[in-house]
Amino acid sequence: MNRDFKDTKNINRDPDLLDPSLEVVQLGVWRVFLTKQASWFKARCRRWRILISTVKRLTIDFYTLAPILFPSLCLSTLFVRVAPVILWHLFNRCLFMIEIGLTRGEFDTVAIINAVVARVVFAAVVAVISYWSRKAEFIVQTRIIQHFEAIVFEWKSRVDLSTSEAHPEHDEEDVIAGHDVWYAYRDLVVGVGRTLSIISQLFYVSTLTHTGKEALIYAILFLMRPLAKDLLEPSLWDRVWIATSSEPNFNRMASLKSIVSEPEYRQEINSNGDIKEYLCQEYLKARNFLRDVSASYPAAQYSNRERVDLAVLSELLGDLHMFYCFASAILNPSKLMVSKIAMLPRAGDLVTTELDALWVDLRDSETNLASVQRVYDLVHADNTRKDGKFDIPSSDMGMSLAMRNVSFSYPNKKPNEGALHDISCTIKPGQLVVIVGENGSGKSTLLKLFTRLYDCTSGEVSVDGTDIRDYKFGSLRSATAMLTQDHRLFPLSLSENIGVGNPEAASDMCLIQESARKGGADEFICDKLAEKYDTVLEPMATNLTSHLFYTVDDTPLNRIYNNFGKKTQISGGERQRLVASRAFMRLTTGKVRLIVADEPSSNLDPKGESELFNNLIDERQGKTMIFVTHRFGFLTEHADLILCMKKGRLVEQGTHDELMTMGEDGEYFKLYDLQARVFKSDI
Ligand SMILES: Nc1ncnc2c1ncn2[C@@H]1O[C@H](COP(=O)(O)OP(=O)(O)OP(=O)(O)O)[C@@H](O)[C@H]1O
Repeated sequence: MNRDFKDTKNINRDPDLLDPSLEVVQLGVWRVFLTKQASWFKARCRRWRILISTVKRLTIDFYTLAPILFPSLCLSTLFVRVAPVILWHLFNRCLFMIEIGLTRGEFDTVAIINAVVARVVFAAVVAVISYWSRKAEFIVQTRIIQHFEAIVFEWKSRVDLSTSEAHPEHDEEDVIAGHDVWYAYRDLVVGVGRTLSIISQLFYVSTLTHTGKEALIYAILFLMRPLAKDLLEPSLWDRVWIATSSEPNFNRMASLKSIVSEPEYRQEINSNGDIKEYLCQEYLKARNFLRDVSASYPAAQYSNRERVDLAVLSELLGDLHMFYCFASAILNPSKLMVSKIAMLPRAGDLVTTELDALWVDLRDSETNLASVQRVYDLVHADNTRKDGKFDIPSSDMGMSLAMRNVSFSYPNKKPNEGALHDISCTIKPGQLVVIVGENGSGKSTLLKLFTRLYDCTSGEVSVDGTDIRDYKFGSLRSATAMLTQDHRLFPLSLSENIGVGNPEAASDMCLIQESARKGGADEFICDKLAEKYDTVLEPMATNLTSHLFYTVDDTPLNRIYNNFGKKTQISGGERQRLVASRAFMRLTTGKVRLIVADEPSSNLDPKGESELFNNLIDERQGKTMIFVTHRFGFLTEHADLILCMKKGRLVEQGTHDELMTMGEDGEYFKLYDLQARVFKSDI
């Protein structure tokens, strides 16, 4: 197949996305969707009104964390910002005295020495306060970052599965980090410091001018360029937007890049002889079609759209104060003082530079504060599913479960793309239930509703005769043990990975080893792994950081690097045994009344599978068990109830013998018969 990705003209024509409330701009590969903004000024005021409450809240939090250090740090930061103007003023005082001395032919030596000493002493004070400020900043910064990281940690640990699927942005790695909170505040304090510095510069300018009116003219002229810059230059920085690339060549390049960059594809590339050449060719082909279409950050490309005449105008506005200064010197030569003529334009440059920087600070702190605001909103946000009020009744019998006319569609799908349709069934306490059906028929989804990982869209799921939504999540979780093929291992030691099944006994090695034996993991942990139960399979790479490390070969650094964060590879079946061990650990709580297992043996060898099932069946006393399986055999033949699913519907239910009597018309019969023909000896 020769599929070429042609040029970029006919892209981005999806009419669904063209809402009248949006402005759409194409910037290089990016199609940018902007919310329309009625007025720049109004929008900014509205945003700041909201952000002020965030600032208040942050101030209180920071003050609580460092009641003495934080206010002192704010004051010292402000002082350090204003200090250059005072230093400059003290320097200019010396300069004036020297100029006056030159004019009069006589120097006031004492006054000059006093002025020089004042400047030196003040410079020393500034240095000491800056030094202290830097030290204090580290302490305050560390406390703030740790505090907010803990808040975000707690919040992320609370987000449940259905909420995270309905709001995938919650799972973003960079939703907010403690650093953002710190930078939001630091930018703000620096912004206030800059404002004070500008005010003090303007005040100082007034001392260089002859009248208040003249000082005002200078102040206005100084402000011209920064204001013009913000109003005339196109900017995306203070707009709300998202950008997507539907540029096929750019997207293809990104996919190809990920194939060669990510370790998970490495084996595939290496084991397929000519794929490397194919990938390179395809990459070059896509790049040639893309030509000079830029992939730079949209906001940077947008600023590039500025008009040349406005750019020149904005630059010339910056020189207005200089022209005014020279003109007034020529018009009033009697008031001429060379040092003042030299200082006024310099003061103007300082003010405009500070104003430019202030604009950037404000914009940055607006963005950062908006993220902080989001954290404050999110940490108090409830999960999409409400918690119930009751505890699961403790009993020495398994749970009874029922579904009445249950339909369900996943939160990230449209309502008409339902995963389950009108399911009704009853499971009696202590029954062994097996769910069968072809891929995608809704078996796992059924388990997720029985364990309330999701709430049904309509109908009712009940546990022991009560609506499942009336029970507390904590109580429901304690009474359930879930075992699936895609359970993840945590980046913690193996003993902890098993121990978390029963958090109250997470360090009880006897229970952990016993559970590992039942799950079939003890043998390989003790025989194959050097650190046995202390092994961490995939230590977090973030605990290692380096600088310019790639520039050195074969040094002692390499040995440290290579020994750090080494992954321990184990097989898929061994992983499944660890997950099963965690489920057995869970059973040691004595509270479990329901075990659900979703293909827990898909990676196990026949011996491992039969041991796992036997050990689970041994635990059957006082528990209801529901298994999802594709393998017909021991489980289906001994099940009290088989639920047979097809395309999201429960098409048959009964025991193996009952369902087999339906003959060739029955769905269960067909599945059983097909497998019997493929694996004759297994069934
Ligand atoms: N998290 C999810 N978000 C959206 N749709 C999902 C999700 N999980 C499953 N589905 C969809 O719901 C339907 C039922 O999936 P389910 O996993 O329950 O099937 P299954 O019978 O367990 O399949 P298999 O035998 O392949 O494991 C499928 O169409 C699937 O694509």
